[in-house]
Amino acid sequence: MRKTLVVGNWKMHGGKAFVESLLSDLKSLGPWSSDVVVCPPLPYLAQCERLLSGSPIAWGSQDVSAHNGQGAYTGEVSATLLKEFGARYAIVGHSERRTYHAENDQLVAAKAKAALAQDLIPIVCVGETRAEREAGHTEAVVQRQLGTLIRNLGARIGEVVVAYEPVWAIGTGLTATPEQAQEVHARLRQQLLAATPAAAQVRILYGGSVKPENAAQLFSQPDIDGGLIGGAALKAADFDAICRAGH
Ligand SMILES: O=C[C@H](O)COP(=O)(O)O
Repeated sequence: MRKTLVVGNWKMHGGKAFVESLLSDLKSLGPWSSDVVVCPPLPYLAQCERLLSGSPIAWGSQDVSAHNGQGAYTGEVSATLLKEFGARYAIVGHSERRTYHAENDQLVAAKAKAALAQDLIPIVCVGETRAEREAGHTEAVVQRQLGTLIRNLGARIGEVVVAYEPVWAIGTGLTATPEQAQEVHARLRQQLLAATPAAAQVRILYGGSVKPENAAQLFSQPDIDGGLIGGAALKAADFDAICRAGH
């Protein structure tokens, strides 16, 4: 059985005092049966390393450069640099990066590859917009996104985490029903399994308005292996309750 993974994506929220207080609250609330990760804005990565080392909470970044090592890439942060701060995960291809920073499937795959090259686990986001769902294109969109990743990663596809985030459910309070999400997750699983039997172990997270009230029902679906949490990850009590909903 795949262990539940709950990832808090803080997006562009922070503040030194806020981070200190949120992490000390979380540390006092854990441990959980789920694996738990927080992804702060980069300036707080060192603070996470200081406060979370030795705790059951892992940390990661919200993005990673497609370039590894060091170099003249203004504004970019490589997996090599992230590793120095103890990061274990990197979210790539979040719909906010795809929308506001014009990231395409090819760049997302290159970022995932760069993360894996440094043994950072990429959490690769896929998902359709509301217009794409209404036009009946959900399956085609997520299969295209995942297909590019599979072609680029080869056998290493078995080492990623996939996050299905319907764009229309992010930060809107609209959640895909557990059945709607499970249907997409099962298709993603089939696509992964066609590439490698190791995909049976790949964790496929659901993201989009996950709250303490709906987490247990979502996580009880056979192919939903946890959540990528936005807003609710900023409140210790809510994030704790979501982590407790896992197995
Ligand atoms: O990365 C997290 C997702 O975009 C979900 O955000 P949300 O829980 O605020 O809807």
